Amino acid sequence: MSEKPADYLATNGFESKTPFLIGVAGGTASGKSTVCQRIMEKLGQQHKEQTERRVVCISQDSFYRTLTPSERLRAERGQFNFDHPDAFDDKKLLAILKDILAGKKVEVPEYDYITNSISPHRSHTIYPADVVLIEGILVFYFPEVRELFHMKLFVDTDSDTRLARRADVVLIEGILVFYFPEVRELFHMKLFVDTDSDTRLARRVAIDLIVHHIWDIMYKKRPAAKVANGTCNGTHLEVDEGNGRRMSGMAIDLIVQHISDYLRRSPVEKLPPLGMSSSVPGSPQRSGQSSRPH
Ligand SMILES: Nc1ncnc2c1ncn2[C@@H]1O[C@H](COP(=O)(O)OP(=O)(O)O)[C@@H](O)[C@H]1O
Ligand SMILES: Nc1ccn([C@@H]2O[C@H](COP(=O)(O)O)[C@@H](O)[C@H]2O)c(=O)n1
Repeated sequence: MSEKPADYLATNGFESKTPFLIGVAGGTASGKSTVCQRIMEKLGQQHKEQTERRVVCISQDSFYRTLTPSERLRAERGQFNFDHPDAFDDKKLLAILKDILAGKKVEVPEYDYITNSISPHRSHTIYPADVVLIEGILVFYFPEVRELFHMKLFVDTDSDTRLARRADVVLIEGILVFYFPEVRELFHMKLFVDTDSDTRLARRVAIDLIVHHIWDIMYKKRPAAKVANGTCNGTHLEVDEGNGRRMSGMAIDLIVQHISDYLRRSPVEKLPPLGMSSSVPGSPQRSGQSSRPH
């Protein structure tokens, strides 16, 4: 991890590389950013300087669009739907992802949740990296964006758990007004992301790996590997991180292993489909090709 490949240095670290793009979707408060954070930590990237990072993470929240004055008024009354694709600037997201894939340094907008607008003066610089994680509730909704991902992950957490998590951080009155009619209804109607029927979702957008809330993982074209005692193939799946936080350790480890394999290889060499990595003990094999058509 600490040594950069020779061709990385030969190209001054950045130009002419195509980073490996990983999408991480899931409902609000499903644990997307936590999963990404854990991946970054396990790869030793968290405390590196921005310019030194080989793995970076971007949130789709940065691509909410600035509301019009009338939309802003509706938002203030809790009547604007931030869980609808129209709430996002998908063109901007697509353009930035294409620039990232072209190996360019990009400026990711800074979104202000108070004014519901993109800050005109502030942005985050994302330097070219080998692996880029993009997490958000609708990262797989827009077809042109979806097609760009080399790997698609879905963090699956039931809506009641997610509601409880959001209730922790948002005013209870606000969340009842806001969450129930919009977020919960949309999830239950299975319009955009489908947490209650992950098999169908996996088939529809070709998800590579579903990180289940607590113990199990599921592969595309493979039934959920539910295990009553939290173990599977001798590998401990469940990680209790304290404060009642538990997540699928094996799923995270599998992703981390896959990324590590990628970082060790030449940037031009293609990865095998997720789950085919030789160094993960007991990792289930997946039939079919990688979801990306190349
Ligand atoms: N596996 C977990 N178990 C318990 N709490 C969790 C877990 N994953 C995330 N959380 C908590 O849930 C809240 C939402 O998590 P977060 O990662 O921000 O979700 P998202 O990015 O999907 O909105 C946070 O307070 C986080 O600490
Ligand atoms: N101004 C806004 C914009 C978005 N939201 C909510 O944030 C959720 C998405 O963020 P996650 O970190 O949970 O993925 C989404 O469900 C929106 O409802 C908001 O409250 N205000």
